[in-house]
Amino acid sequence: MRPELSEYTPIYSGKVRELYEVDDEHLLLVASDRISAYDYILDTPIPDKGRVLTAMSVFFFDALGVPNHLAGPADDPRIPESVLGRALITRRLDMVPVECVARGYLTGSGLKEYRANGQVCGVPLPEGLVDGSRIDPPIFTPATKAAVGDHDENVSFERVAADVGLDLATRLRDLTLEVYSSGADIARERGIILADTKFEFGHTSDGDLLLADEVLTPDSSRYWDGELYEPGKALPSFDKQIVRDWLTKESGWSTDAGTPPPALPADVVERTRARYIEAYERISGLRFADWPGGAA
Ligand SMILES: N#Cc1c(N)ncnc1-c1cnn(CCN2CCOCC2)c1
Repeated sequence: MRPELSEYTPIYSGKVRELYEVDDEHLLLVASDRISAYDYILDTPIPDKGRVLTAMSVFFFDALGVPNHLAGPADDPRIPESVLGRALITRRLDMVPVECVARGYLTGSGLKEYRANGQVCGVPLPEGLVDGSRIDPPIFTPATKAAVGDHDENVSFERVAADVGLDLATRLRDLTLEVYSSGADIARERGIILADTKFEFGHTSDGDLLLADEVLTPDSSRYWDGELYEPGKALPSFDKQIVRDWLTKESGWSTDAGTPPPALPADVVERTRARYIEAYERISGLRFADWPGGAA
């Protein structure tokens, strides 16, 4: 008999995920079906989004073989039925307060910084780069964790070293670039570009540094369709572009409306759900139908 979610104490609620206390040593990391766009949490959920992104994290945790915070399988008996398939038991860690970002392509806030001063987080880049240019080898562009609702602030490696010490900053950088490169190679072989990603790490009570949070999901990474990629062209999001296009081109809403986006029509919801599943099945080579928590 599985416990009820109400038996666990909620300790953190983010835009699309929650964290609960299971016991002194373990947490329950829950991924919702909520989707965000243009800094809004949309009213309409995407069915199975939480399960797909949980399955993606588990695939990459297993494929990358990096010591991590997972403390049980996707069907662990401590996981309540109501969140089965979109929740994981993790070890409770002492989290390192750094958003560990790796960039293999120039876009977003990195592109904005580059256009202003030719570098990103203090890392100089060649002249002449454009939106979507490849950055090879990838670069470590950390950020400080922002309060819920705010944007993280890009910081230099030197600032991270000042905050957490040079040894740990160096380990964070090396691990971030190693894990990103390995994951991006896996995805690229399957036609999906992981343009950038954000990792979080934490320490065990023994002082071991573990990879935590979610890993290489479409919520923590930019997913691009490898078949459409070309530098200099605004690159659509593999998973969110259907929603973005409907909101800005068909719904009558606009990003400067000052009002929350409207509810999504059923076909946009279903096409978006299908994109998440497609990304998972292409990258993992597994069937989403085999993932726990599906409709009985
Ligand atoms: N993972 C993890 C983890 C852990 N294994 N041990 C202790 N604390 C955390 C933790 C606490 N906050 N965050 C930020 C990321 N949150 C994740 C949940 O959803 C909201 C965002 C991570």
